[in-house]
Amino acid sequence: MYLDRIVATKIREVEILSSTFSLSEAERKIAELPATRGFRDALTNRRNRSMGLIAEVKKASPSKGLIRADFDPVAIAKGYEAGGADCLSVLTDVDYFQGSGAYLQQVRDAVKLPLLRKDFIVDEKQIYEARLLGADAVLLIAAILTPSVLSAFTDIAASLSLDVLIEVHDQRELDAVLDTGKAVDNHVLLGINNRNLRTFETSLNTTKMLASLIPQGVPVISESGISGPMDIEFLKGTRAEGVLVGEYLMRQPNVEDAINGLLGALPEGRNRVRND
Ligand SMILES: O=C(O)c1ccccc1NCC(=O)[C@H](O)[C@H](O)COP(=O)(O)O
Repeated sequence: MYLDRIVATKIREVEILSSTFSLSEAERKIAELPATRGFRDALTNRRNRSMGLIAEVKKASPSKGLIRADFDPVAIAKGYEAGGADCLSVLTDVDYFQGSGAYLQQVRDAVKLPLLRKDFIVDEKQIYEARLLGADAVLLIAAILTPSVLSAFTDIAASLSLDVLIEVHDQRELDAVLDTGKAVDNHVLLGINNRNLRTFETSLNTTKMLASLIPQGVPVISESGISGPMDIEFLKGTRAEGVLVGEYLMRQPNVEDAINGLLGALPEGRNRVRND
């Protein structure tokens, strides 16, 4: 199973990280960093649009292989920002997504938008590392963490001023997350992954079904498999208040125009706002 392979890789990466990682050193460096930019706030307090947009910097994926050969993470991030994305997601996994922690650092230096470190977090050291790389938020995947570990990681992220996107794919995972009580924390968003991480199949009906089970007040983000304005129209009929889009945007020659096209499908889109 692919997800198990990815987790095994992450455990090896953490072993390597552990050989040089010092918690006190990390805390000392983090204390000197500028404050984080509110990832959750940017998505929930956006003006003029009823849906927020997280645009993903993603060179390749296990399901699709190489997505964008002429990959320049900084140029893409600047295009996303100019197009009006609310937040960015940057893949830092090397082996499966051809991402890099260095890309996150480069993007941090180039744009003002809040950034999500998109990786497979299995150890608290990766959360400290995310903050040091310049992230404002981390992804926690319910499919690979026990509820107690997920709770503990959510609290560690809060202690580092990081927001958390907790990702679920089915009702069992959603129930487990809701039982932890962490979904209602004010630094948490709930992501519904439309992609089954074991089969790679995507269905937006996953969002339609699960979003209705999430308590009001918890921001819901629909992730994966969103392949154009028609899909946004569909998601407008669910409780999702934001979307995370990777491959669709990465396949467009001009990502700024692509964001504008996508935002045009969002209600009260910024390119529909009149100044009169
Ligand atoms: O994208 C994959 O193939 C994938 C495979 C296995 C685990 C995770 C995977 N993707 C991670 C993501 O969460 C997506 O990059 C993100 O939701 C954007 O999806 P998309 O818009 O479909 O590129």
